[in-house]
Amino acid sequence: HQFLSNWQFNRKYKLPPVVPGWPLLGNALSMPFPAGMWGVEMAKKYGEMYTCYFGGKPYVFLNSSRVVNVLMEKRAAIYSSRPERPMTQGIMSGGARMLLMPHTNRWRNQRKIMHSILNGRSAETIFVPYQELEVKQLLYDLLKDPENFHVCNQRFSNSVITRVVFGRRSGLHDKQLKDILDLVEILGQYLFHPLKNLPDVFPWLHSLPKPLQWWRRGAEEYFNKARDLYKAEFDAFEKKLKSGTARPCFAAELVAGAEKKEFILDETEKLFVFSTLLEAGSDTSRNAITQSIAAMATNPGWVKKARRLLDEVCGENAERLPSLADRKRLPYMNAVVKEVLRWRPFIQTGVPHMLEKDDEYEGYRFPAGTQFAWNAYAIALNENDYKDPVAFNPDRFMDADLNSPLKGHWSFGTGRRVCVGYNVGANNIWLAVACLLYCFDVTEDPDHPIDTFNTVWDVHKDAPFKARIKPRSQAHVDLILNASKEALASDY
Ligand code: HEM
Repeated sequence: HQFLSNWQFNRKYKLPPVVPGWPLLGNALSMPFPAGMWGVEMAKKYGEMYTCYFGGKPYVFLNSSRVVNVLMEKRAAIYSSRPERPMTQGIMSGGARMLLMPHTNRWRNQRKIMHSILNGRSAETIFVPYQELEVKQLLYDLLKDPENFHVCNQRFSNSVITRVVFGRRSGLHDKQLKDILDLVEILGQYLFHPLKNLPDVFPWLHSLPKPLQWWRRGAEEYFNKARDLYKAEFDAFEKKLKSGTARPCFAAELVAGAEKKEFILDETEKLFVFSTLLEAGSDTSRNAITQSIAAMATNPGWVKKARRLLDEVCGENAERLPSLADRKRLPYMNAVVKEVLRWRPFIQTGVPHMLEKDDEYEGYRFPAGTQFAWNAYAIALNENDYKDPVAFNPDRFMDADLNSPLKGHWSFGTGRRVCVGYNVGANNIWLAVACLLYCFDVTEDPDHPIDTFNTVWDVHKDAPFKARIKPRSQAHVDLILNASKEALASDY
C-alpha cells in the first residue's frame, strides 16, 4: 500500500531536489539548530530550491529572492497558511497564537486587531513618544553597563511594547522580561528544530492514549506558565483601571472595545493577543540592535559614513540626540535598518508557510500541504542576490525602494503573513542604531573576534559575542546624562 501510494504521489507531483534523509524521520536528524549555515550549504549543493521531508511531509526551502517573490509573495492567496501544529499551537498556545494560525477567519480577525494597534497613525502617534523615551534609557544603560549590551537592548524593546500594551515601563532586571524571553526561546526551539518536536512532526502521535503522550505534561506546563504570566500582567492592569491609576494603553482599549462588543475574544485568545504582542515586540528588535553592534565592530566603513551624516544633522559636539523626526534628513539610516535586517537574518531559515492548493511552477508540481520557507541565510549570502553579500554595506539599499522597509530583504516575512509589526520594528531599530552610532565607539575585542556566521544571535541569558562600547567623548557622556534624566525619573 505504501509503495502504491508513493508511486501515485510520484506520478502526480514533482518536487525540487530532495535532500536524502532517513525513513520515517526524513531530514529531522540532519537539520541542526540554528540551521542558517546548514541552509547555505544545502543551497550550494542543491540549487535554487530543495526539498526536505519531516514526518513524511514535504518542506521546500527557497534559496533566491526570485523564487520567494514568485511563490510566497505573488501567489500569497494560496501560500499563506500554516501547518497543523498540535503541540506548539494546540497544547502550548491553547490554539490561540496568531503567528501559528492557519489562513482562517479567526486569523483574519486577529490580524485586523493587530493591524489597528501597530500600523497606520498609531505606529507614529502612539509608539514614537515611548521609543524616544526608552532610547534615552538605553543610552544610559549602555553607558553604565556596556558589557551587558544584550540586556540593555532587551529592556529597550520590551519596555516600548509593554508601555503601549499595559501602560507600564520595564526595568533591566524585571522577571517578566526574562520569563518572556525564556518562553520565546523554548517556542523557537520547538518551531525550528524538528527533532525536538516530534509531536508536531507526527501529528498522529496525538491520537495515542493520553498517558502515553510523554510530551503532554511539559507542553501543558508551558501553556500554564504563559497564561499565568499574561494573566498576572492583565490583573495588575485591571487593578489600576479600577483605582483610576491606569495609563491610556492598548489593554484599556481592549477592555472598552470588548464592553462595546466591537469584537469577541475569549479569555485564552485575549491573553494570547497580549502574548503575541509582548513576545514579538520584545524578541525581535532586541536581536536586530544587538546585530548592529556586531556590524559596527566588524565593518567600520559604514560607521564612518553614518557618523558623518548624523553629525551633520545633530552636531559634531554632541549638540543633540538623533530622533525619529530626523528620518527625512537621514535617508542613509533607512538603508542601515534594511542592511541590519538583511545581513545575518536571525530567523535563520525563515518561517514556513503552507500551500493550500496544488500548484505548479517551472516544471514542478507541488501538493497542497507542502510547506515553503524563504531560506534566510542562504538568500542573504547568495551572490546572485547581493553583491559582496558578506559585507555590511547599507549603500546597497540606497535605491528607489529606500523608504519601503519591507523591500529588498525577507526578514519581515512575505505575502499575507508578512510581519504586522514591521513599522514599529523598523522604527525601534532606526532610533536605537542612530543613537548608538552618534554616542558610542564600538570595536571588536581582539581576544574575542566575532564569528558573524555562526553566532547564535537570539540567546538571551549571555551576550552572544563580546564587543567594546565606549562613549565618543565627554560631551557625548554629558549629553546622555542630561537626556536620560526624564527617563530615569519616569518610574511607572
Ligand atoms: C526587527 C523586528 C521584527 C522582525 C525582524 C519581525 C519578523 C517577523 C517575521 C519573519 C514574521 C513571520 C512572517 C511570515 O511568516 O511571513 C513575523 C510575524 C509577526 N510579527 Fe514580526 N518582526 C519584528 C517586529 C515585530 C513587532 C515589533 C511586532 C509587534 C509588536 C511584531 C508582530 C508580529 C506578528 C503579530 C506576526 C504574526 C503575523 C501573522 O502570522 O499573520 N513583529 N514577524
